[in-house]
Amino acid sequence: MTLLEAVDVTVRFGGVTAVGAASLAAAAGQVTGLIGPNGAGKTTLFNVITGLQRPTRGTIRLAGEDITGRATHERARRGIARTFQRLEAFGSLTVRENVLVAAEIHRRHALRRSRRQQAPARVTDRLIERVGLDAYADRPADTVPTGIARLLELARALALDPRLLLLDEPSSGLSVAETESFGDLLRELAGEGRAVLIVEHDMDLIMRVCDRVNVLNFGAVIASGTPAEVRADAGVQAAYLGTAA
Ligand SMILES: Nc1ncnc2c1ncn2[C@@H]1O[C@H](COP(=O)(O)OP(=O)(O)OP(=O)(O)O)[C@@H](O)[C@H]1O
Repeated sequence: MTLLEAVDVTVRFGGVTAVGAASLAAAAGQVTGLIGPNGAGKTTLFNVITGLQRPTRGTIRLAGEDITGRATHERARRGIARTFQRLEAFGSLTVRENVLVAAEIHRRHALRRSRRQQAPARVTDRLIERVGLDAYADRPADTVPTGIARLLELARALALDPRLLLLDEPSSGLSVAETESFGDLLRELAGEGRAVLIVEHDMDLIMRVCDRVNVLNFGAVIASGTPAEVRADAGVQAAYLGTAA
């Protein structure tokens, strides 16, 4: 089922068209990739989906509902969570405390409170283990390596139990082994019925975990398809993969 639809999204900053009539979809139960050269408009499109950037034109729909005019916190309450390229954790709090804050916020603001919802401390412990943060749980967030801080961002986003998870370059700073288990985790998250939309420069990871991939170039979607289809596309080769992979 299609959960997210971005339809004909255009964003202009003065004379610069950062995103030009771009459309893409992300389905529940799938990992969808968004790739493209630097400056292609990937982060701007993420910002439009989460409500940080108002589009010049276009529509964002979540489960069929037009959320284009909704504020960021309203979208979060509808099940959208994201991580940022720039790290956003509270530096002086420990890794565990950072996740706990997110779990507490979710508990307070979730639109529908399920009877099975677990206590924030329990949710936190489970996520720390699941994302692989055990060894760092008691360290202040600003003392952990960048890759680990990105996993912390992911744990904080998961504390919101999102239907749609947006990840902006989540694997940068991870070792090869960490990237491998990170990819497995993404597949698991999709297996739980979530829609995962990922911006990533690591092509091996994208090709391994994505069900579908969208390629942005100068703000336009130049290809969408399975990883194999996108990899074989001559336009994509010329614009991106020929130099990046
Ligand atoms: N607030 C802004 N004001 C003016 N121009 C902007 C603004 N934000 C982004 N841009 C421009 O819009 C274009 C798209 O930028 P964006 O950051 O979305 O690309 P990106 O694909 O995420 O790049 P990267 O891979 O380097 O993160 C770029 O030309 C950028 O300079």
